[in-house]
Amino acid sequence: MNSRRSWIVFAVGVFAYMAAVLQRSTLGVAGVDAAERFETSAALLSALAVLQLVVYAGLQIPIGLLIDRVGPKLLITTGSAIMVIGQLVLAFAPSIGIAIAGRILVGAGDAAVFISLIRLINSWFQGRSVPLLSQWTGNIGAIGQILSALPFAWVLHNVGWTPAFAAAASLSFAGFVLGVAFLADRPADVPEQPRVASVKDAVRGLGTTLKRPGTQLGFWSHYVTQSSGTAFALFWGFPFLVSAVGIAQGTASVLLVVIVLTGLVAGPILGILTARFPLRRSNLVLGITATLGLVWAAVLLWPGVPPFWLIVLLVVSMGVGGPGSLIGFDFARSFNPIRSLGSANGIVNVGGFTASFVIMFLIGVILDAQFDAGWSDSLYDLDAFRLAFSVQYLVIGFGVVMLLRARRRTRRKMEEDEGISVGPIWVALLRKWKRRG
Ligand SMILES: N[C@@H](Cc1c[nH]cn1)C(=O)NCC(=O)O
Repeated sequence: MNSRRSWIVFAVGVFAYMAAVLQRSTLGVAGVDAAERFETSAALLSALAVLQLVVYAGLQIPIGLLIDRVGPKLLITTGSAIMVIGQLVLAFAPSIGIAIAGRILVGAGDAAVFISLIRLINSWFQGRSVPLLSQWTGNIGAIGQILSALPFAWVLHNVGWTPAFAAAASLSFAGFVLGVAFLADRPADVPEQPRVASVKDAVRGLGTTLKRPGTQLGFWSHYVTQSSGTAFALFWGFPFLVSAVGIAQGTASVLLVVIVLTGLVAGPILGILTARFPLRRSNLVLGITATLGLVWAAVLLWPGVPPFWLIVLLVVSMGVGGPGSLIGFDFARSFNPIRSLGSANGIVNVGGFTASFVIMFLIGVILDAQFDAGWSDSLYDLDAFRLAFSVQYLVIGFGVVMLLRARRRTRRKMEEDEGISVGPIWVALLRKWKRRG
């Protein structure tokens, strides 16, 4: 563990994940071209993006179960291969029907990569390096989004649709080949952990994993932190920035890149804080969510067009949300045995993506409804976006309530099982301050 071989496994896994994020985010960049190529409406395209996320989220639990049964290597390589096929289908699709089939394959393959990699890290590394490396994984992988926003977009607009999607697919093909050659489920000198005997057994164990308050805490942590940034980066950010706020297309692309770059800075800091203060992880999650809520409120309530500095603040806060969501996997790790960690991670990962596609879909519905009712002059009007983006308060607010309930039950269980009592953070801070004084 923590050997040279571990780092090779880590590097190959992160590469495969980065390629997966590239495939995932290509359609957002190619939205306008797709609308022209397949002669479809914005609503159908947003439904297509949502469908891909639904497939991704819907497969998280089955894939989590499979990880516990067959190990993560097989899933990372198979997932990469399926994404290659999906992107090639899209590259040559003659009609929207075939394009949809391609995107379903991309969503399905993508679903297998991240949680398998998190599981792999838990086998190849130990101790405090696990939350840190999980952060590096999420944030280096997110560079895939930059690859789609810059080189992919360049090839798309200068060379064409088919070469752009085929070139993107070639990266996942490289991930597949490297994965077959270099990945292994665990170090050779570590005995195999007892695996569930069959998929049936794994399904039976799923109920227990789901019922654990710690798993639920992970789910809601992921749900509240990552959804805003995902809905923005994958779909609504670009039309909002360009059509509603009036920012130039090039600058808007840079702002979407800022979300990823912020994650690269915030991720390691959150990784250190998570490892250093394991009993305060939920406070980190709540702090990130509250900040997001405040910054969104300022943007949505700003009289007139929000100033550029506020938009920068918004993308930076969303950039912290992505790594914040990885704290959810740390809860899964702390409160589940290693043999069911794959399914626990799958459950956690459903959280953020469910909230993301609900938000993405509702934003589209609210924009359409306002336009159809004649309330907005154009589909992407600033005032129309104000109402549409407000839906996040309902979706994420619900998640915060559920998170607080899961946290209460997790703390009660910790007290019963381990005698560890965790009080409110302000009490702990006050006590510390008094001790100093
Ligand atoms: N929230 C992401 C990870 C992340 C880190 N920085 C930005 N995003 C997540 O949970 N991803 C899962 C996946 O499959 O990508």
